[in-house]
Amino acid sequence: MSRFADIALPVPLDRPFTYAVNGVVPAVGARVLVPFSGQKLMGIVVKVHDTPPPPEVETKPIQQVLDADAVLSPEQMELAGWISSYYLAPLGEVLRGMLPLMAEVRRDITYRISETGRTILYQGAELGSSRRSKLSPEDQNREYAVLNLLEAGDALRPGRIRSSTGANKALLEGMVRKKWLVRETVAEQRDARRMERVAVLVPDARLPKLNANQMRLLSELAAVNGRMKLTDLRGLPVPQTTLGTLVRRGLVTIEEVPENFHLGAVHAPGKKHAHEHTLNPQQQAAADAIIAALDNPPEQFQPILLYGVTGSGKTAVYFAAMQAALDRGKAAILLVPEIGLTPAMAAQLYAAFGSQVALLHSQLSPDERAEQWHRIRRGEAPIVVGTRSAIFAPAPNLGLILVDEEHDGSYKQEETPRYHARDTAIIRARLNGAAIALGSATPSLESWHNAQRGKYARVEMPDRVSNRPLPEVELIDMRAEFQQTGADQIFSRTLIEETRATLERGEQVIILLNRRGYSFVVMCRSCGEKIECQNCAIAMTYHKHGRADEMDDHARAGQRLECHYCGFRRTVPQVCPHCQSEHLYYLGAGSQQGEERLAEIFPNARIGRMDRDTVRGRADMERLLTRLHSGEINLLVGTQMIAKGHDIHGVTLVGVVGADFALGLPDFRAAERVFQLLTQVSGRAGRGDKPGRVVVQSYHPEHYAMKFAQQHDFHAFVQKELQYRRWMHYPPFTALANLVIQSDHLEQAAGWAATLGRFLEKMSLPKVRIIGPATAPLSRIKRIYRFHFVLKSESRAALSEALRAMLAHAAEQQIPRAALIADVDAVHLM
Ligand SMILES: Nc1ncnc2c1ncn2[C@@H]1O[C@H](COP(=O)(O)OP(=O)(O)OP(=O)(O)O)[C@@H](O)[C@H]1O
Ligand SMILES: [Zn+2]
Repeated sequence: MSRFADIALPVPLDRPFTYAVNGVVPAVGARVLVPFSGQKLMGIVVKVHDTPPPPEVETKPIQQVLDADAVLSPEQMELAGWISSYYLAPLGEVLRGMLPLMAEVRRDITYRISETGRTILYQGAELGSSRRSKLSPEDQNREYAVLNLLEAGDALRPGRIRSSTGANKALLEGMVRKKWLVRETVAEQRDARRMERVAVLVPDARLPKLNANQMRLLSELAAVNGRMKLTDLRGLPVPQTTLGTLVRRGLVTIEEVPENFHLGAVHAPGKKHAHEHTLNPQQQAAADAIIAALDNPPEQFQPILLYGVTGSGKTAVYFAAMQAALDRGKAAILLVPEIGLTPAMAAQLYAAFGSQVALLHSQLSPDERAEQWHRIRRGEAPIVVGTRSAIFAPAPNLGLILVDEEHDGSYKQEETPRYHARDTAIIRARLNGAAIALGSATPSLESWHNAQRGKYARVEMPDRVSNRPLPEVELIDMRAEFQQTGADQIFSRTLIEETRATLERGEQVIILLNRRGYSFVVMCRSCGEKIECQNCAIAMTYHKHGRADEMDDHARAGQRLECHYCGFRRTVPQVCPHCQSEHLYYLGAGSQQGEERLAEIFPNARIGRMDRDTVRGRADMERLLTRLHSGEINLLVGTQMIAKGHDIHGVTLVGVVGADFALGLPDFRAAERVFQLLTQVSGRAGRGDKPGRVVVQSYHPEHYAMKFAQQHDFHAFVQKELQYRRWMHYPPFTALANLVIQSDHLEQAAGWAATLGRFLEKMSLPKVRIIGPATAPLSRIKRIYRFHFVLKSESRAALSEALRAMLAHAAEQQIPRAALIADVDAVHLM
């Protein structure tokens, strides 16, 4: 019998810890509770063995084994090991991110009133005037309020008590010491399933003779795309029994879906769902390629890159592939960048696969996440759809992984473990012997390069569905526009005229202004200083009074300056904080100003705005999309959110304002990002029966990213950009890592950066290029000063070794681990 177990713990230390087995030998991949520096931590067993640790080390026993069997499969453990070593992240932290089951063992603390507490409460008045109390009068009042709140006898959590009375934990603990309160710990067993039932119209059912109520119900259902929540259905003036009759006669089915998923709303009436299309030859060929990979033996593993232009119908291809996986008794995972931004995708998935779908998105509570996790693990939901971390879904018999919009930056996690979900997906597919396809209209250079050198297979869908043309793109040189008009206007004459004509034809317009707020720079004309955030080296953005349809706290916040990095807000100064001059100047138009200006130019337009001030979550997004689909909004202005996969058939004109601003950023991916954004936003035009047009305003119209986006020439763009990357030794030709050194003291951060710089110089690694130390482009964020190194190498092993050596040296030099961020394959170098 093994006497020891190595446990990975969620602490920032790069090694497992050995504990003594206590009774049952836990399985590798099971959860255990162990003591760790005075706390009880949940960890995962990575190894059981008989090798005693050195005698001077005190080995504590495992406190509790939580799972009889492994909750993580050997493949998942292997995947975690890969992430840990590739991204230099502690295994325990990787595993914590993989396993959303913390909620299940969360021990909740609650407080309950004691008999003494009641006595005190009933003596009431005396408490407040107690001379002997060391507490301030406010805290004495809070204590009284707490007793009052708990008087009914319920045990409440500290958060709840605090929100009603303002009492913090210290105060509550003081009351426990005085024996006025009793503290209790409860390990709650949670049942987190929150599903709701939906009535679904059976398509193409032969209609028998129906009575008036049955007709009524069916037509109500048909009017909302054939899906309605049972709770809404009950509101209709038909008897409760009608639905049951329709179900028995096979005209309606009942499905269970996660609660609050508004279905149909985001889909235009009459528009077909993805699975209802007959694939055209181009789509069929793509689907066949993926389906063939499903049946490939593991030795022939090869990821597929699906390059399909905007509107080529990639969604329908994914659906066909997922259906093929199901037909083979296998599960599929579809990764999407942000479900909240593309609710139509989720709605179509439910339409196609019903209750077989598990949805993992950022707005789930920990309990809901855990419940979805169990459903998937039990095999009840073989279609898993989700954002980044859904790549860890415990789908048994995984046969297929699809990564939609594979170029999207949100697949990179910007905190430890800093994994890239697309690259992790490739590794997982290989470990599981699953097929994998990456889809995009603008593939990343990394993936394109992998396809070029034969590591991936490439499938192209160069045409839009139904012979629809790609939109014609016109580039407007804003320098010439300024010379001709002598005025600094947000919108060019061409864009205004095209917008007018489009609205007059009864069609819809989308305009991208990729900054939120009103003005993104406030500058003093007298001293030239910009107003910066007090916490960050970032210009603050001016926001005007919010409108009624903006999110509540924004509307309440009124006009203000806001930092878009840390959220810090301040009132709008009347004079320059540096020189007291009154000549403050507001530069750079954000989406809020764009909307205001458009309302002046087009007083009759029905304008909507889509940015993080008007869209906070899925529900806001759905509301806005519904108004777009119905035509209630005919002019939409917004940030890059508007470029994300939306399929609104009435949009025939797209305007782009200030997207080339990003070309000036100190980041080697700037051109790639601008090309992607232009292509994606242009792709929103002309997706219906009428062809689309795009007007792009630019101060760099000669830049190749602009030119090739105008010509829809992805191949030419990648060729040129790859050349540049090769010359400059950037990815995909080198492996790259960004090492950030941070501290809340400037001298300390600078000193540590210098220490590491000297170390690297001394090491003189022949295979690794090192740029730095330098101040990071964002030199201060949230009061933390930042320096960085960029490390590049043609050899990934050499890069990894250099990083490890650096981390080891930092540890020797007493530089805390938390002061260092090693970002392997960094997406941003800021
Ligand atoms: N075979 C088909 N025939 C006709 N229409 C189709 C077909 N397949 C898909 N469509 C429709 O084409 C439109 C575009 O499809 P989809 O949204 O999947 O495009 P996409 O390739 O994902 O584009 P993007 O990259 O811009 O998001 C949708 O309205 C979809 O319903
Ligand atoms: Zn800030």
